[in-house]
Amino acid sequence: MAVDGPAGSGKSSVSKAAAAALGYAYLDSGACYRALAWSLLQRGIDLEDPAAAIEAQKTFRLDIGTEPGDYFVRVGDVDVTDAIREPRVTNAVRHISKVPEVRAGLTALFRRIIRATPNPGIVVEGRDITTVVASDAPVRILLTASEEARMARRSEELTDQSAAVVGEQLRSRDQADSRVVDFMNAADGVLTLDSTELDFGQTVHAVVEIVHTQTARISHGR
Ligand SMILES: Nc1ncnc2c1ncn2[C@@H]1O[C@H](COP(=O)(O)OP(=O)(O)O)[C@@H](O)[C@H]1O
Ligand SMILES: Nc1ccn([C@@H]2O[C@H](COP(=O)(O)OP(=O)(O)O)[C@@H](O)[C@H]2O)c(=O)n1
Repeated sequence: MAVDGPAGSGKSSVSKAAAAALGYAYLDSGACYRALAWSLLQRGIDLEDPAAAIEAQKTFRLDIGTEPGDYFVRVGDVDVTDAIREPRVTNAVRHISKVPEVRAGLTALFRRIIRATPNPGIVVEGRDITTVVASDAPVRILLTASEEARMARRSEELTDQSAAVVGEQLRSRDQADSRVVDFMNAADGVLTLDSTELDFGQTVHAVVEIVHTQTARISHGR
């Protein structure tokens, strides 16, 4: 199943918990974009040079855990699970995620991972999963929450940064990202789940219920 949404809507945490509840695998596509940005920063490559990013992507070796209980991100032999969450990486990703060739390369990688998954299903989350990467997924959800709720959730996580700074960074990143793909409006056939008034457990429950309802409908041919 495919889940998209803006930063702080709960995509990663909710998708991982829903995958665990369903016995599905879980793919954090944003972590792959982050890992590529980390790798370019590490190699001293100018992220604002698309040709350099495309060239460097050819030798980018990524390993990502798709079991909800065993999540990790590695680039070559280096574990970057925590490093890719650092603000310097978060702020750098937008330069590469707007490059169509980079997106095509990562989309191909996501599709290989989806095909190779041994679980009965996989929850894939990001910005363009419902529309591009897995537009044929049996269940597609746009997870939203008010800007206020999303900022409050993020600043609770990033306790070393002020709420104002977190809020401004989140807003500017969403703006940059939404110029590349539209994840603010649900495409045809995509269900919108607004988590503003739901707590974490209620949101996970709602996602699991949607999967049960949609898959029952499909197996009954409706
Ligand atoms: N419905 C919810 N209610 C309250 N907190 C939530 C909810 N959904 C997610 N969170 C919390 O908000 C934070 C950000 O969620 P995250 O999954 O990182 O969002 P995203 O991947 O969309 O950026 C996490 O700490 C998560 O536990
Ligand atoms: N499918 C995706 C996923 C992420 N991204 C990019 O990767 C960045 C990080 O994604 P993320 O999902 O880890 O970000 P959060 O919403 O969790 O903060 C986004 O800001 C986008 O620029 C993308 O372009 N397409």
